[in-house]
Amino acid sequence: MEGFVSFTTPTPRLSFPSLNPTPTHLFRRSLPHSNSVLFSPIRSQLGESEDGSTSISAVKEDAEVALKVKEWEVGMFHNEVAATQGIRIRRRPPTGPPLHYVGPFEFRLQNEGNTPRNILEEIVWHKDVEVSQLKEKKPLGTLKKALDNAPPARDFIGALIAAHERTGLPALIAEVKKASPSGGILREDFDPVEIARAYEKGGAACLSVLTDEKYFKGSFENMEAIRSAGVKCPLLCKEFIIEAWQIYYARSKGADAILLIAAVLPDLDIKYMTKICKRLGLAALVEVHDEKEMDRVLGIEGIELIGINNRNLDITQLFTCHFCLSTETFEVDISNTKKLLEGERGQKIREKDIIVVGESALFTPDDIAFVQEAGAKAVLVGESIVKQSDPGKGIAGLFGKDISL
Ligand SMILES: O=C(O)c1ccccc1NCC(=O)[C@H](O)[C@H](O)COP(=O)(O)O
Repeated sequence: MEGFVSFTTPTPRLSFPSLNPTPTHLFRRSLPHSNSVLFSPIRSQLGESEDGSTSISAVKEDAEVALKVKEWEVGMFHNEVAATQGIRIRRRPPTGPPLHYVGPFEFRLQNEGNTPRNILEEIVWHKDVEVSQLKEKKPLGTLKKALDNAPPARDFIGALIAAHERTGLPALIAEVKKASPSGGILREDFDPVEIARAYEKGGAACLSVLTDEKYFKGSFENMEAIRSAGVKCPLLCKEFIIEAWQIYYARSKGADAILLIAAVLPDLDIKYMTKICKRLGLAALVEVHDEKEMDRVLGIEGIELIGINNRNLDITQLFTCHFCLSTETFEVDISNTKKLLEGERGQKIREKDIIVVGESALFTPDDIAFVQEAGAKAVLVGESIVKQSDPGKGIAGLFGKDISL
């Protein structure tokens, strides 16, 4: 479908970082087959008159355009660095954003380059736009000042160790999750504070709060509400972090830990972001899914917490995602946790005293025993407990006993 252009009725604008106004030279370069009908209206948006002369406001806009082009090019460079580390997730669509606006019209351009390869890539592309908009509203300087008023960071890792020592079982990070691309709506009567309280009462060591709105129906308001309701369990901000700015944002909203996904972030980002976390008193849960990601992460100094996700987000087949256009299988396999902890990797993890969290698709006491046997000292569980009428009792069902005692 290379070069296909359609346009639809106006929708709320999500301005891509490189767009609005669109850098025309880049647009030409990146969309060689696109319909030339687009160029003329965009040029007039940039302030260029028909005879090619430029107004003062156009000069100012040109500077903005130059800046945005720079940002875009950094994004493109990022894709290349990531690819050298075997990262398949691209930060931005390599041939330009899929949506363009001319006046009130939204143009949807479809070609191979701007179609996400899988759900994770789709989420990342959307997040990139979302974060650039949020950053404009709250630049880093403002955010850093807001940190003074944030509730203090609590010891996430300490809480996991204490729970593991107390019960002899993997410590539970219970996920406050209304929906997911794989499961759709998991719970209709979703009251985040009520669920968080039930988890705490049921023996959870920490909570994971989804803050992504589009794909998980979560929010930062949920996290703030849980924190200000007096829930004592430390909170993991379950977000798709692609920029350091988001770490400051999460902290300003009361997070005690954040998630860094190795499938998305190059090593340098993980190193840099881990350092920021340390400075802010946050724990960083670094998530891996395969051996390659595990080896990369084990090569980074200072990692204390590694999550092994049993859900493969890199497969593109058959199954329809609930909140996006991708067709996906959300393959889950808990033996992934075991596979990644065998042999030298497991040895290295023990030597480095890293805590491993088994993530996703854990439903029964046997599943918990399986990942514990493999070496996980903690588990991250959402769907199987959030779906229960009493999520606190769901925890006892999951572990086969009351772990609150
Ligand atoms: O859960 C999904 O469908 C999903 C899709 C795309 C990216 C991430 C996704 N899940 C994030 C998670 O890692 C889980 O929420 C977490 O591990 C809990 O999993 P579960 O117990 O299976 O709800």
